[in-house]
Amino acid sequence: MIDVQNLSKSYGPKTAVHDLSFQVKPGIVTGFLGPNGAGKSTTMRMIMGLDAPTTGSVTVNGRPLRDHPDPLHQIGALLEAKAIHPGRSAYHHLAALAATNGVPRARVHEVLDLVGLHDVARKRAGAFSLGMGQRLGIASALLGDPRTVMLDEPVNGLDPDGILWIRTLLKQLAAEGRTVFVSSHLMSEMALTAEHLVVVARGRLVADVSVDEFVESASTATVHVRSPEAGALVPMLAGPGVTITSAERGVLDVVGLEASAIGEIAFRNRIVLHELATRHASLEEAFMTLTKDLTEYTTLEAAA
Ligand SMILES: Nc1ncnc2c1ncn2[C@@H]1O[C@H](COP(=O)(O)OP(=O)(O)OP(=O)(O)O)[C@@H](O)[C@H]1O
Repeated sequence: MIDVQNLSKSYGPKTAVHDLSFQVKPGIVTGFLGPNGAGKSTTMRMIMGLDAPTTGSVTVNGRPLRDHPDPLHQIGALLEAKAIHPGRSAYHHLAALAATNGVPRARVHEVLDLVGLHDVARKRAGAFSLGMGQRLGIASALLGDPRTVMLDEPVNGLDPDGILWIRTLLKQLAAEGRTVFVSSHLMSEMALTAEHLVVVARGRLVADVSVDEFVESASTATVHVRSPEAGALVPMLAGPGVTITSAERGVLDVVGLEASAIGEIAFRNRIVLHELATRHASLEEAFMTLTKDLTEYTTLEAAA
């Protein structure tokens, strides 16, 4: 469990995180979503105690991380591609980490198996591909058998196989009862991986919802209508809650009325339709609308 309370972080005049509060619960994957520069990495660094909050507080499994006697067992994190000595093998890197943190040597073999690096464990890490480096970073994060796992943009730069692997691993870790918190700037990726979403933009909380709720509430349907008599149709469709736009002659995009209702109105008024199609906004579009609104709000507030 991660509990973030009224967290803010300023770097001089720049506010990277503003009064952020949310909880990350065990047993599910929670996605931490926001455009570049939204404050995700800053928040994750504060959760790890690597950066001090300007105001607010964070606990991991009930206490600030520094108050736990066994931090590596409480949380394992992959924050950015870590600099690993290129001449050192994956095995030696993990063995050194285990030795300095009181983790038994046997656990090194377990995590190497878990991330699929066992066969290349004795090779120099300098020769690793991006995907292998990411797997080694995740092995390091899992070394202490942590109750909470936190990964910052783990799929960045990975091929489809690597992405699928991370997705499956995160779900498995959550199914084991762990708290799993993973950041991304891609809504589509989070929709496939996470069950819950914490969405931030400009350092502020925009949404704290289940993926299902987000998909349902955010994806408004637009009905695309093509008719040689589109102009005559407009006043018949207009009404409270209905928005009609026209990108080209003979074409209407209608929000607020179902396709069936539009079809019936056209039929009753003997208007010919050449096309009548419902289109749902993609998740990515819904996410951009949500975060764009906040950007505008923030600008207005700053101007006031
Ligand atoms: N050490 C720092 N000094 C000054 N500004 C910083 C520092 N760290 C972060 N920032 C600023 O704070 C804001 C949030 O950055 P952060 O890296 O947390 O965002 P992010 O959501 O993780 O984005 P990205 O995916 O691009 O890393 C950005 O405007 C960034 O420039």
